[in-house]
Formats: sequence, C-alpha cells, structure tokens
Amino acid sequence: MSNPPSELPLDPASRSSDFPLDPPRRSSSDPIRVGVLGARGRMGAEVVRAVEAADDAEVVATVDAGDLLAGLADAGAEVVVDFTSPDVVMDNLRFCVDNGIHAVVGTSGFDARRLSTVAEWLEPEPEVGVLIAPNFAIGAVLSMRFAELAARYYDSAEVIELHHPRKVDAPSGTAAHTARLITQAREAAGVGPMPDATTQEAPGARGALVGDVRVHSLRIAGMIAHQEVVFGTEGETLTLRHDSLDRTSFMPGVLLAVRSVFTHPGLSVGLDKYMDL
Ligand SMILES: NC(=O)C1=CN([C@@H]2O[C@H](COP(=O)(O)OP(=O)(O)OC[C@H]3O[C@@H](n4cnc5c(N)ncnc54)[C@H](OP(=O)(O)O)[C@@H]3O)[C@@H](O)[C@H]2O)C=CC1
Ligand SMILES: O=C(O)C1=N[C@H](C(=O)O)C[C@H](O)C1
Repeated sequence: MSNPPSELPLDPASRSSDFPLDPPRRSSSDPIRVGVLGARGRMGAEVVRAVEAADDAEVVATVDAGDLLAGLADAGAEVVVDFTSPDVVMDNLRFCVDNGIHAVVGTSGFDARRLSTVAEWLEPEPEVGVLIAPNFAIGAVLSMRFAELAARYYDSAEVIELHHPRKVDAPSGTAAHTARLITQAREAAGVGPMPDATTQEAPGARGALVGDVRVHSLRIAGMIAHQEVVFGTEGETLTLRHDSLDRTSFMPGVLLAVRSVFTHPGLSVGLDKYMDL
C-alpha cells in the first residue's frame, strides 16, 4: 500500500534534519530579525509570509517605495531581503553594508560592473555577508549548475526564458547568469564559436547576446518564471527546462539564505554558494 499523504516528505517540518536546504541553525534561540525591502511586491509579500511562518525568524521591518531605509536600522534588522527593482537595489545594498546589516538579494540587474562595485564596498574585511542570487528556486539553481557542466560538450547553446508579462527587465537575471556561466565554461574548455550561418535577420530575431550565448525572452500571460537551455551537437540535443509554477517555489531558498548569510561574510553570487553543489 502506498504511504498516506501525511508520510510523504512534502511538509518541510517532516523532513530529516540533514535535508540539504535546511542549514545548521544558529546557536542563539532568538529569532533572526529580518527586514523586507519591497514588501508589498509580488515576491516581497511572499517573503513576509514565509519568514513569519518560520520558527526561527521574524519580520521586524518592511520598507516599500517612499519609505526611509533608516527604518531597517531603527528596527534592529540583522538581515535584509531585497526584492525591489534594478533601479534602486544598489542604494539599498549600500545602506545595508554601511549599517552592518547582512543582505539577501533576489532583485535582478546585476552585471559584472555592479558585482565588482559591491565587492569593493565589502573590502578589505567584510563585516557582513551579501548574497546576490539570480534565482532562489532549487530547480533553477540546479539547472544553472547542470548547464555549466554540459556547456563544454556541445557545439551550440541558447537560452529561452519565459516570464509573466509584468516583469520589467529582459533578459531575466537567471538567463543572463546562465549565459555567462555557459560562456565561461566554454572558454575554459577552449570550445570554439557556435555554428550560425544567419546572414539576414529581423532585429531581435536571434535574441540578445549575453557573453557568447543567445538569450530569447518571452512574456506570456499565465506564466510565472520558466527557462529552457538548449544544447546541441552532431546527432543529439539536450534541453534543460525549469518551471516555477508558483512564487512559493522561491521561499525554501530565501529561508536557506536568511539562515546562512551570517556565516558567509563578503559577496556570494548564486545560491549554490550556500549549498553543497
Ligand atoms: N532571485 C529570484 O529568485 C527572484 C527574483 N525576482 C526579482 O525580484 C525583483 C522584484 O520582482 P517582483 O516582486 O515580481 O516585482 P514587484 O514589482 O511586484 O515588486 C517590487 C516592489 O519593490 C517596491 N519598491 C520599488 N522601489 C523601492 C524602494 N526604493 N524601496 C523599497 N521598495 C521599493 C515596489 O513598490 P512600487 O510598486 O510602489 O514601486 C514593489 O512593491 C525583480 O528584479 C525580479 O526579477 C523575482 C522573482 C524571483
Ligand atoms: O521577475 C521575475 O518574476 C523573476 N525574476 C528573476 C530573474 O530575473 O531571473 C528570477 C525568476 O526568473 C523570476
């Protein structure tokens, strides 16, 4: 007979203590004091719910457009979770670093220049941890890692990202990060340019070039966050697809980050840095 639903490992509380998304808890029994930036947004609202539901964390401050960042420090936030917008996230991060507040950042828009600016802020002796994670969904994190592993074995690689039509940026941060990982892996392996005989194209038909990889952005009503990485070589293709069907998919990763950021001073890019991947 199959297990009754209550015995299936769907409820996080029923998982064994070595489940890979449950890091060791800090020794203090006080809840982690969390500030949420962009708390009224689609992701921010989900983060508030997830933190409030966690037994070892509490929301002590919420900051939205028009509110003063000082509210985070006044409330004694130890960690800030930022899901705002690429336009404002750098100012938010600077405030956190200057005020000794750890930062877990999901907001997109981080290119190499922005990352090196944040790294400079944290030099020479970082007092806080800053995690910038293009995607907190476990499958998306794995998919990026798998893409990095696969990159050297294929002649061609392109990324298709599909999102809800309210998304303001394109390509997605996840797609851009995936494209950069593939580019770096191909470079490290000495793989040559991708075959592509296109000579005529309507503007945009071949997507945007991120590193050496073409990225195609679709905005489709009814979708949340989805990505395909398509690899090909003579006689075979490999497609890595991930689908976030609900924003709750990002929450185990966000909580992992909130619990782990204290023990990772300095800048980390990608949730995989907090996982045993
Ligand atoms: N890393 C990951 O796993 C994920 C990352 N994201 C990224 O997170 C970001 C937010 O996405 P989403 O929640 O869908 O977007 P929303 O537009 O729903 O939310 C953004 C929120 O930030 C608020 N905001 C704007 N400026 C400020 C400010 N200066 N201080 C505080 N709050 C501010 C906005 O307020 P107002 O509307 O009043 O301007 C809004 O409520 C995007 O960059 C997205 O790509 C999204 C999903 C997963
Ligand atoms: O805006 C979104 O929704 C998402 N943004 C992130 C991105 O730009 O990659 C993560 C996820 O794709 C959802």
